[in-house]
Amino acid sequence: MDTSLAAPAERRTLRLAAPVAVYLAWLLAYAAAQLMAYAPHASLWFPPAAVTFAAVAAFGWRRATPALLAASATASAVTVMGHSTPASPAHWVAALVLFPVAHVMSFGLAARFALASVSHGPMPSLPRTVAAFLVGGAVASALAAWLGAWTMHWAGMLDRDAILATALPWWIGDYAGLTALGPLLMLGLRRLAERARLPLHDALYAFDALPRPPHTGGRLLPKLSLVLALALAGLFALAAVPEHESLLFPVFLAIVLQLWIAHTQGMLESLTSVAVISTVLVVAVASLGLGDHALTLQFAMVTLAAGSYFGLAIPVLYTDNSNLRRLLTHDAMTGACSRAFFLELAEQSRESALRRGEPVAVLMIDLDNLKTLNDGHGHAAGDHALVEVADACRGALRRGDVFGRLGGDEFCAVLPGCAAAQADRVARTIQASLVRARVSIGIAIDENPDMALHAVIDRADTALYAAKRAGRGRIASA
Ligand SMILES: Nc1nc2c(ncn2[C@@H]2O[C@H](COP(=O)(O)OP(=O)(O)OP(=O)(O)O)[C@@H](O)[C@H]2O)c(=O)[nH]1
Repeated sequence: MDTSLAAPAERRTLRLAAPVAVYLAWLLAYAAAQLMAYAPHASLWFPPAAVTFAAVAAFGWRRATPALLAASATASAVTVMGHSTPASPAHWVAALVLFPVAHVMSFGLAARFALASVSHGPMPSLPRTVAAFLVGGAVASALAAWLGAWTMHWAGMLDRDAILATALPWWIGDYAGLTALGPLLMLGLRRLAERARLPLHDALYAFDALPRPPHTGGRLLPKLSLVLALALAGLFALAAVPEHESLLFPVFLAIVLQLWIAHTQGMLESLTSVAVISTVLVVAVASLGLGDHALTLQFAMVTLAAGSYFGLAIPVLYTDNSNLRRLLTHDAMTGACSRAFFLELAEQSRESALRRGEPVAVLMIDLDNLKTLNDGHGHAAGDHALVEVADACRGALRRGDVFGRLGGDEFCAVLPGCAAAQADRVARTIQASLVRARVSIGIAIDENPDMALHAVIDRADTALYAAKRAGRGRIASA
């Protein structure tokens, strides 16, 4: 539903629902992490990191923090109560204050860092934001894991010698969860914030207008199914013959194929496929008991996410490049070739026609009384007239003819293989198809390879001025 259509009562409900949604999403993500644990304090991934990142990015610190702290404190309290030994006051301080603060602060900072990266340069850059997300996320995960492990030690839950051994898998699991799900969750929570009309950070809109890849090669589902089938084939094969880790190769192949999705689908589809593949991977690893290969699979998941996010930038660059090239070679308003590009194309096309012994017609087309039109009806009316002339010319020309705007209200067309009678017909067609504008046209026929193109254009120009002097709206030949 469009945000503007959300009724005030619905918006109020959504505003109240937003923190509840964050709280529940965090706890759900925590439960998912517990299910995927392959060793004490080590999960294949830790999706709450992604929820915290996404909530702070979408709702801001003030709105997101209470729900996130509450969810994190709830989860830690349940864990503390589940311990066989009675919990000490230090346990409770760690569970209710230190763990939640360390977690929310770390991933909240990562979110703010990623958003700040968007407006850092002269214009938003997807690769820069992806790099900020990946680097900021790695630092945030390390901070969360290191502070978490020290908190456990301070509360008497962990020996000092075990801090590093606990913090390292903690770090990697947090990072895997963040990279796999963070960006997609951020889009989802942003949608909720929009519908509730919460004030949103401008950076959240920066990449909305990214062009979709021009040749979208089919639908997401068949591609995603193929990628998942490959990944699962690798995992099942390894479960059947655990001593051959090289059987994981199809999983890596699936990651390479995911780049195909990133290059041919839009951003939402790519983020979705990263999330789906990662989720299927962790569920399969947990159910097949492949925890011994956790590190390899976490590496695969992080590579999958990082490759896909950077991969998204490539179709955008292609499109930007072709837009830039078009701006350089074409007049933006009329779509005719720009002067330099026109002369280059016209020269090539004329040379090959003359080499074949064919004549080349050059038409100079000039809008009549544009100055009067501008002065009387404004520049926009003049612009419309110029566009009408360009459209009429294009409509009368064939494939292989070259058409450009030489400047102001002056257009030129070079028609290879076109003799005088046919050039005259083309000129009449142009004039006849104009409704509001009127043009004068000068024609020169070029059959002499020793003459330079600009000399032929000068002849057509002289004919054009003869047509103007004769009263405008006419056609004259050199
Ligand atoms: N609206 C508009 N006017 C333009 C554009 N480029 C040039 N002009 C105006 O076009 C006018 C051209 O003036 P002239 O060369 O005297 O031509 P004209 O008024 O069409 O008179 P004739 O060609 O003699 O019929 C100038 O006033 C320019 O300012 C443009 O892109 N848009």
